[in-house]
Amino acid sequence: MRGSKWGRPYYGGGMNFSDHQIGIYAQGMFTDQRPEITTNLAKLEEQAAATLTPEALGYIVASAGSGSTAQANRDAFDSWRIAPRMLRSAAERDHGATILGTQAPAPLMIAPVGIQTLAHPDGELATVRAAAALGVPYIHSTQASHSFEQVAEAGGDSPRWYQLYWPTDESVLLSFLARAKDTGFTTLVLTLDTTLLGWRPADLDRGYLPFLANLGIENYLSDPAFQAGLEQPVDANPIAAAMHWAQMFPNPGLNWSQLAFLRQHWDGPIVLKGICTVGDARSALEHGVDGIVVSNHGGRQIDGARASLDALPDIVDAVGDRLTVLFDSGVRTGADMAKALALGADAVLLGRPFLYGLALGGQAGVEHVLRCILAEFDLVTSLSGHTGAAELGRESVVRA
Ligand SMILES: Cc1cc2nc3c(=O)[nH]c(=O)nc-3n(C[C@H](O)[C@H](O)[C@H](O)COP(=O)(O)O)c2cc1C
Ligand SMILES: O=C(O)C(=O)c1ccccc1
Repeated sequence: MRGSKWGRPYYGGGMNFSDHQIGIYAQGMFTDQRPEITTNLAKLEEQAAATLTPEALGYIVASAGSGSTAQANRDAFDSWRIAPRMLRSAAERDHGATILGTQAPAPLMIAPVGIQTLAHPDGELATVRAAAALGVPYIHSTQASHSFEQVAEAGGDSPRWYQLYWPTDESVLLSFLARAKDTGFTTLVLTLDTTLLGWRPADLDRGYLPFLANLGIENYLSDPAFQAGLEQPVDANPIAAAMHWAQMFPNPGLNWSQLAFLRQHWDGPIVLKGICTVGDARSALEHGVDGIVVSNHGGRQIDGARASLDALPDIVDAVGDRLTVLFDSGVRTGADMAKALALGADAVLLGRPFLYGLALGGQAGVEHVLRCILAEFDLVTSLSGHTGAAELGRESVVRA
């Protein structure tokens, strides 16, 4: 990737993604200090599990019901194999991507994840700083433990999108949109698949709902429109504040006709997250949105839903030439990222793996995970004969 425009900003001194690998070897050889966090991305969960409380672990790792959809997400990745091509001059590489006007060093973004203080006290602030250090776009969850304003301050002028959970209180909705815009979040991601929380036995068996301890509702608690609906200030009655949130979060009545309202009140790109069928992808197109995220929420919502990766190729065939198609659910490694891109995703959202990095090392831990995945992606794509992410296509993979 000599001369790559993306090389310098991410590692300083002209280092490139795969130089990270050399750096890790050098660390071990010359200082006898091996990385404290594993480079085996598939093993991160195991390592992180040891640092988390049972409640946090249950909330983060566990999925809906029996976990069959989370498992299906992984099985779907294993059902595709990379078909490497040789002798194709891959010395100069550029994985740079522009995703709905947002520039990124590679087609990778940080998925919106709520309550990141469950993983580490610095929560979203550590994550957005890590994302900023590498130029990876960050998506701020409505259910974050830090507010729009705090995340914007920590992230500086780094690329940031906002993920909306549509509250049933319209004044709060409008206030969220205004605050997101004022604090520099450029694209709106509306999540469709979590109008109600899924059936999650790991939390139910513990009677664990973090929001009741006012965790993960900082955007609300800091919101003037939300506060106006409380009889007492948040500090005077935190439980009443949590209950007020619990009344406006569930929104199973949400429907396609409401998207026009969003368009009226948001002037940037709009992306719908949680699309799993060709029919809904076509509806998204008809309703004039700019992009979709093919996702089953990491298997956390409908136990028994199909694997997100299995839904991807048909959706790309149906709308990929007219909509930006993003993907998540089950991505664990740089090779997984390559497979999803080969099957037509324009970019991939990273979910649980960055949270494991956060749990293991705060900002440095998230940076480690991002560097590892980007380095592995660079190695896998170049070793298989590609000079950039944009060259990946259906011919790059075969059914196992
Ligand atoms: C702990 C946790 C919290 C999440 N919170 C949100 C959220 O607030 N908003 C959202 O749209 N998706 C949320 N997600 C889903 C992620 O954005 C993403 O779809 C999912 O993690 C992808 O699956 P993966 O973890 O298997 O990669 C959450 C996921 C996890 C693990
Ligand atoms: O846990 C989740 O997956 C999620 O999306 C969520 C929903 C509501 C509050 C916090 C997180």
